Parts: sequence; structure tokens; C-alpha cells
Amino acid sequence: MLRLENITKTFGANTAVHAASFTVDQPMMIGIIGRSGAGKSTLLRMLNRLTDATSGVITFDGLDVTALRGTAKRNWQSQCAMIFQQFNLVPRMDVVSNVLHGTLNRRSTLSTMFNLYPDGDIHRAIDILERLGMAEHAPKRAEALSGGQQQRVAIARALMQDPRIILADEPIASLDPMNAQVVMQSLRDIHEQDGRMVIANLHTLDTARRYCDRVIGMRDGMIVFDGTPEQLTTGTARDIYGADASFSEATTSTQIETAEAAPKMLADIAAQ
Ligand SMILES: Nc1ncnc2c1ncn2[C@@H]1O[C@H](COP(=O)(O)OP(=O)(O)OP(=O)(O)O)[C@@H](O)[C@H]1O
Repeated sequence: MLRLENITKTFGANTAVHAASFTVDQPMMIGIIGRSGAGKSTLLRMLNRLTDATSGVITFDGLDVTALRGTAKRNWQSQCAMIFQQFNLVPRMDVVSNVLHGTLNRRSTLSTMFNLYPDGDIHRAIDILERLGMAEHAPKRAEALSGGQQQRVAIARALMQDPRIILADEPIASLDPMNAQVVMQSLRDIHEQDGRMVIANLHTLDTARRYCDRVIGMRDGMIVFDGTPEQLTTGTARDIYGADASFSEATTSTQIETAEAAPKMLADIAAQ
């Protein structure tokens, strides 16, 4: 399905990603972890061709993604939608219009200029918002929503593209622990229910363990771990983060302290 072979990216003398190789045989949820500067964002950006690899090959179902140009490259980019830490919504625009922006790549300039959307697209946008517990917010301006709500709108916008892969670059880094869990659960549901592949850069180990089927650890541009959450021991994590014996997973935790209260709080957030 997805195959990376010796993907390398250099910025001048700095090698951001060095000979990264891995294969994904079936849709799954993958977490990429590693300290700041390890090369996680650069790897994700090369996957959807926001950044070109210096060398190496990426293929998806046999298609050489690294060689795509023009329309073929744009088609690929719509098949692997990207979600960012800062949501990247249009703040003054209403939620549903932000979601409809996910169809921009297949609309004419004229219909874009006049904000004309086919009824079918509008209904689909509302359905997707509904699925993410956000339908009632459809007429609101994006800037009026909480961070967690804005990230769910960004996920809805990505889903409008009907992507095969969702790439999420630190999707919960700006969120409080409860909103972080709602967003991660939404991504997990999308993977399980739609069979889409999700690849997320994550700061926190417990999030990777809890939501992902597979964890890839990066250090200094290299993949130094690739395995299941069970295989990701504290010792392995310490190696990935280049930390000493004082390393504590708690410092990278998003867990909610009061476990019994969590389900209710999550329900409250989802209903907001
Ligand atoms: N556009 C760029 N120009 C020059 N150097 C860059 C550029 N983008 C990334 N780098 C460098 O590449 C290395 C990897 O950066 P990258 O952002 O991929 O790491 P990261 O693991 O995603 O870190 P973070 O968690 O802080 O986002 C860093 O040394 C960074 O300074």
C-alpha cells in the first residue's frame, strides 16, 4: 500500500530526515513520536508533497508519489489530507464554509469566487459535521469555537476531500487533555469506520500508545523504532527521546487525572 524507501531530506548542511524506510500494508493508525527537531513534520510533509524529498522514493498502491507533477500531484494531495496543530481555518468564515473549503481543489474559480457550492456538497458537509458532533455549530464563525472544536472542523474539512490517508501534524499539541482525547478519538473512529489510514505526529507517548496500532520513533532524522504500542517500553522511549534514566513518561502525558470523571467530561465536550 504505502512504501517509503530511503527517504532523505536535507536543508543545506542539515539532514532533517535520513534514509527513512517503512511499509504500511493495510490502513492503520500510526503515531510518529520523537523530540522536537527529530524530523517528524518534514517526514509528513514529504508524504503529501508539501516538501520534496532530496532522495528516496514514496509509492502508494504502486504509484510513484515522489515523481508526480501538476494535476497528478494535486490529486495525490487531495488523497492525503493534512491537519495541522493550528487548525488553519478561516477564522471569520462560518464553520460549514470552512468545511466546504475541503472541496476547493475540484471546483471552478468562478464558483469559488462567488461561494457557490452544490447542494450535495452542503449536505455532505453537514453530515460530516454531525458525525463529529459539530452540526449545531455549522452557522457559527470558526473563531467563536474552542480549540478542540476548531480541530474537529479541520478534520471535517479534511474528510470533505474523501482522502485515503489523513496526515495529522501535532493535531492535539494546542489542546487541553480532554479536548485532545476527543480529537484523537475522532481520528480513531475515522480510521475504524471508514478504513482510512491515519498518520499522526504526536508529542505524547501515552496518546500514541492508546490510539495507535503502530508507533514509529524518530531521533535525529532517523527511524529508530517501528513497532506496536506494546513493544514501546519505557526504555525504548528513553532511547527515542535521547533521555537519561530520569526520563519520566508523565512529562509527555495527556491523561485526565480523574479517571471516573473522564467519560462524563468527554461527553460534555462532545456536546458543546
Ligand atoms: N524549511 C526548513 N528550512 C530549514 N530547516 C528546516 C526546515 N524545516 C525543518 N528544518 C529542520 O529540519 C529538522 C527537523 O525539523 P522538523 O520540523 O521536521 O522536526 P519535528 O520532529 O517535526 O519537530 P517539532 O516537533 O518541533 O515540529 C530541524 O533541524 C529543523 O530545524
